[in-house]
Amino acid sequence: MKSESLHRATLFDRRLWQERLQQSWLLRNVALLCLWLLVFEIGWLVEYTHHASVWYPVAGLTFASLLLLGFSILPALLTGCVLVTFYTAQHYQITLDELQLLKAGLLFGLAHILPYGIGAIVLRTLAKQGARDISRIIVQFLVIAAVSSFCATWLVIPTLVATDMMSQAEITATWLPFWIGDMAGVMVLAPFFVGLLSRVMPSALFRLTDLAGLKQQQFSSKYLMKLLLNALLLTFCMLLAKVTDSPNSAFAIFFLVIPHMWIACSESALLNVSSVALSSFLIAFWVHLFGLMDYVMVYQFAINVIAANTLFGLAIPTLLADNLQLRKVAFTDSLTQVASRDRLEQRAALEIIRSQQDHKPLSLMVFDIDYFKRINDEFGHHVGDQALQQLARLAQQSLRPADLLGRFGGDEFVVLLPQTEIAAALHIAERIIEQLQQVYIADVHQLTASFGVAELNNDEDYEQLFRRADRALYQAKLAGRNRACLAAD
Ligand SMILES: Nc1nc2c(ncn2[C@@H]2O[C@H](COP(=O)(O)OP(=O)(O)OP(=O)(O)O)[C@@H](O)[C@H]2O)c(=O)[nH]1
Repeated sequence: MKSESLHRATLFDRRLWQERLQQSWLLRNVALLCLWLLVFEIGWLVEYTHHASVWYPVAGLTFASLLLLGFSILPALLTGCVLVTFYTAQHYQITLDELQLLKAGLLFGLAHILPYGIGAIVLRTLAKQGARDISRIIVQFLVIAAVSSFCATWLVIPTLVATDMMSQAEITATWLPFWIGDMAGVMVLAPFFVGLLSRVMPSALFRLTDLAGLKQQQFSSKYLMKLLLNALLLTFCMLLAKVTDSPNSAFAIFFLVIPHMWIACSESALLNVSSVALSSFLIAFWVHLFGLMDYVMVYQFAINVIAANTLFGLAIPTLLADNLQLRKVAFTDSLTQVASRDRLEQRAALEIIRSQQDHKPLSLMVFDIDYFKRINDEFGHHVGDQALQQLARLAQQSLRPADLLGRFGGDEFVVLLPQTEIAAALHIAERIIEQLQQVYIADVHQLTASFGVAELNNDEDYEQLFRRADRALYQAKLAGRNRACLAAD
């Protein structure tokens, strides 16, 4: 029993596999070859004209693996190309001897790999220069996907003709669907394969984690629900095309942009590109099953448009996260973690309007540490900072969630107390003063603070209210400190 669970742990231990794949060049090539052949097989599902498929998924895998692993993966890719050449010859009943097929396979392999290899190097270089600007990398990727698939098309087709795998007459009808199919393979699936391969080979040449904001996110039931809705909409649109048998209804597939943008706005990068990969697979599967070959061009363009849209959508969570971070920085005092002066003023303006509209009291408390300069001078700024943090923490504990504690500047703090009369505000100030009696700086100096408390008068603004509370604080200082004074009306 014990050895069985040990065995299982070894078999599914991702870190162990990561190490093995990283250390063994052979294992890496064999694993990639198996995946490449499996993905190629899926592409056959949607072949609709000789040598052209709705989408050519291996192009995406070729690009992704060259991006992550460089030309060290060449043996796997070349072997894959040779094997599929043998397979294709059988499929199209091309009668070439084995040596001719081997030559055709190798030439096809080089023509297929070279443009994607160069595209991958260019993208890697550009990404290193501008890793903080994800939308720029996405544009660069889309352009590289279009150009490298175009070059691959115009290298592979003449190679197929030269090696008697394809007739000259087929070129005109084949090159466009060939190109769009390859481009769909790269645009739609390369991002997914990059995410997938990065999980098993994290220290590859191109790291997703180097790109700003592309954090991994856990798979959740919410994501699953979105995927399911997306799959249902996709199936409905394709069923519509089948039932009505009209090219117009095939265009309904563009509705998929909606759920994909929803996923793009709310989920992480990897979950996003996985959803596009899944949609493209489902489209290919239903095209095959429902016999929708007449509309494949519509589906081919739709897959590309949806993938490009979703990739741009990847920048949205990054922007939202940056925005949240900036708000946090702008609205929080970095030393004490209480509200910043800006946030305090914004909220005060709002609370004053509320208080005047609802005829509810609003009080303001201003307080500052006594002889803080001495603490700094005697114990150093670091201890002074700790005193500020301690006071902020202690004051926060005495307040309700609706109250807002903020740092006005230096050692001066402000508390906004909605729906609070001056007597209650004074009581809170006295409670804080009492609790401060237990706080000693460097175990010797007792921390004290003085408070000024004011209640909002009719037609008063924040400036006036603050000035009255600040004057009361000054009175508390004059009266001997370590106390609270009420503001005059
Ligand atoms: N450690 C630390 N000191 C600060 C910070 N901001 C301002 N100060 C210092 O806080 C002191 C403020 O002193 P004052 O409020 O003028 O006077 P005080 O010594 O507190 O005297 P009273 O307020 O009259 O009791 C100055 O010495 C500032 O340099 C800060 O973020 N950290």
